Amino acid sequence: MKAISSSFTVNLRRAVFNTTAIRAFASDVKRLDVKDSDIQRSHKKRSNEDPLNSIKPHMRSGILSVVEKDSSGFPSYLILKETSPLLSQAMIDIKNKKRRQQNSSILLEGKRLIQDALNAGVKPKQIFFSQKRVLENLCLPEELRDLPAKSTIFYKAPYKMIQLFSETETSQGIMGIFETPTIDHRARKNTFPITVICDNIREPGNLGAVLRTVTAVGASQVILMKGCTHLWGDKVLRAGCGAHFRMKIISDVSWNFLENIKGQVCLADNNYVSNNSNIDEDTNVNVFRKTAPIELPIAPYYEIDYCKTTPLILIIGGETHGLSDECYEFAKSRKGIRVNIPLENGIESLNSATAVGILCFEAKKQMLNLVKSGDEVDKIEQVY
Ligand SMILES: C[S@@+](CC[C@H](N)C(=O)[O-])C[C@H]1O[C@@H](n2cnc3c(N)ncnc32)[C@H](O)[C@@H]1O
Repeated sequence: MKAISSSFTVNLRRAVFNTTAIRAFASDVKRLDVKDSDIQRSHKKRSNEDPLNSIKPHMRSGILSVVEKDSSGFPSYLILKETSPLLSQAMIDIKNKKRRQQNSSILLEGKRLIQDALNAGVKPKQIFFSQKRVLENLCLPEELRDLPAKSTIFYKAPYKMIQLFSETETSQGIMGIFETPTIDHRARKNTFPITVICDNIREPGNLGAVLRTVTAVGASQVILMKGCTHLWGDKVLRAGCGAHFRMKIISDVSWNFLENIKGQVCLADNNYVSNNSNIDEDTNVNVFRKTAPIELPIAPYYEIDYCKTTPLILIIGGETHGLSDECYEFAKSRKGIRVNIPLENGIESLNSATAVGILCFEAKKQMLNLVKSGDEVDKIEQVY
C-alpha cells in the first residue's frame, strides 16, 4: 500500500511538474523566431492559395505557417505556433509507457541517433527541429524529401520547447518519433562468434552501455532475457549510441527458448572471493557476496580458452540481483563455467558494461590470435 501511494505521489508530482513547466514555457516564450526566408516564401504563397487549408482542421490551429519543399531538396515542413500543443502532446504520449506501446513508437534525440535510425530504414512519424540547418545536416531518404506539406512529418518548433522535453542537458534541437523497429533477425556478416545474454539488466543506462560495448566488439548477437528493461526505452536508446540499429538483438526471451542454442557457456560471475579475508568472523558468511546457488567451476577470465568450443555464450547479470538462479541452472545443464574478473581494493563488482567489455575483448583477442596463427580457423568461421 505504502509503495503504491508513494509511486502515486511521484507520478502526481511529475504530472504537476509537466503542466507547470508547459505553462511556464508558454508564457515565457514571448516571440517565436520565425524571421527566415522560408516564412516570407510561405506568406507570399498564402495570399494566393492558403497552404494551411491543406492541413487537417484539428491540427491547423497549432500551426503558424506551412513551408513547401524547395528546389534545394529541403522537405516541406510546418512551423508550430509558440503555444502549439502538438509537440507537448506528442511528448506526453511517448513518455507514457502504455501509450508508447499502444502506438508502437520510440523517441530518438539528437542528429546521430536519428540518422542511424533512418539509415537502418526505421520509419519516422514526426521529426521536430529548431533550426533549418539541423535538418539540413541530415541525410534524408528521397521519399521523405518529397512528402507534400499536408502529410509532412517535419515540424519546426522553438528551441526552448524542444529543450523542455529533452532528457539531455543541452538539446541538439532535434527529436524524432519513430515506429518501433521490427528487429532484424538476419545474421550479420563479419562478426565474432560471441553471443551475449543479458540476465536481469534493469537499469536502462546499463543496458544501453552493454549494447554499445557488445556492438563495438563485433559480437554476433545479444539476447535479452525476460526481466531486462525495455529495449526501446529512451534511456536505453540514448546510452546505446546507435547499437540498436547495428546489432542483432532478440528481446523478452525465456530460458526454455535457449534449449537449442549451441556453444560454450560462460557466466560472468563476481560471486567469488579468492581467500578468506572477506569472511565475517561472527557469522562465517562472505560479507561481499552471496555464494553461487549452484556449484560450477570458476576461473579468472585470463585463464580461460574462449575458443575451445565456439560460439562463446557469455551471460552477464544485472546491477541489483546479479545472475539469476535460472541462469545458473542453464549453465549447469550445458556444463558451463563461471568466469571471474579479479578485483582489488575491496571493490565488490564492476558494472555490467565494464565486465562485458573486459570479457568480450579478451575473447576477441584470443579469436584473432587463433586466426593469425592459422590454427583451427574453421572454429572461428564467422570472424573477418
Ligand atoms: C554490478 S554486477 C552485479 C552485482 C550484484 N549486486 C550481485 O550481487 O551480484 C553486474 C554484473 O556484472 C558482471 N560482473 C561484475 N563484476 C564482475 C567480476 N568481477 N567478474 C565477473 N563478472 C562481473 C556480473 O555478470 C554481474 O552480475
